[in-house]
Amino acid sequence: MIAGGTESSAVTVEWAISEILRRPEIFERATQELDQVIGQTRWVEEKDIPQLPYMAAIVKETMRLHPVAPMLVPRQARESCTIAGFDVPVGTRILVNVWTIGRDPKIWDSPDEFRPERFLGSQIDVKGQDFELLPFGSGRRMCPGYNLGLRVIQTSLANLVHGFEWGLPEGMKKEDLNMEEIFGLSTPKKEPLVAVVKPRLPPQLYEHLH
Ligand code: HEM
Repeated sequence: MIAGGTESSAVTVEWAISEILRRPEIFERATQELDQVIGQTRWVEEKDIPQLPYMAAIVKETMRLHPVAPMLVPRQARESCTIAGFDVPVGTRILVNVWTIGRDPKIWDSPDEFRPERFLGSQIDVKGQDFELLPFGSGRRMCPGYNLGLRVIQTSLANLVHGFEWGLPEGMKKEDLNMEEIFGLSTPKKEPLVAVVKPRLPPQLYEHLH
């Protein structure tokens, strides 16, 4: 299901772009950060990621609202135990609903709002230690590819924002972007994102992309 992680990374980047297309001020702030840190004469590289905290916050916020594996991978209790007052007999199959945790109003302010700022200056990370945000799961069966996955997502999203001006197809308003999910073992967009892009860096930077 999660095999390879290419699909998970692509789905996450698609969600991120869709979310920020609905919020031009977030797009603008991300672009400003990139212009400041990277400049307009080169692409973003993996080593730039630590210098792009706003981009990292956008990725966390995307993974909070759109975790690729909304129920992680099922677990089975190897012994009877009690969790939060519930008796769990041996052999019980357990799903951890990280989708709901990510939208829990007891944990998050305005949980349905896409607000990357909530992660600026916050210690909450996606590495399995903070139970309010578990897009890669946690514990012994946590995603072993999380580091790679994160880097791929951050670098590709940063380059897509940095390298292109984004717009919606003629006649479409940002409110019209369909944000419905297909809810199952993974959560892709129900309607794929359709957008119009134009290069925003010097033309020679695009030559080797052909
Ligand atoms: C956006 C990128 C990715 C996301 C969101 C993601 C998410 C996840 C999640 C939620 C799990 C289940 C963890 C749990 O139940 O605690 C998982 C398991 C796994 N992931 Fe990923 N993953 C990503 C990328 C990758 C990559 C790049 C690789 C490999 C190179 C990978 C390999 C695996 C494997 C092998 C497992 C099964 C681990 C086990 O059951 O012991 N994933 N992933």
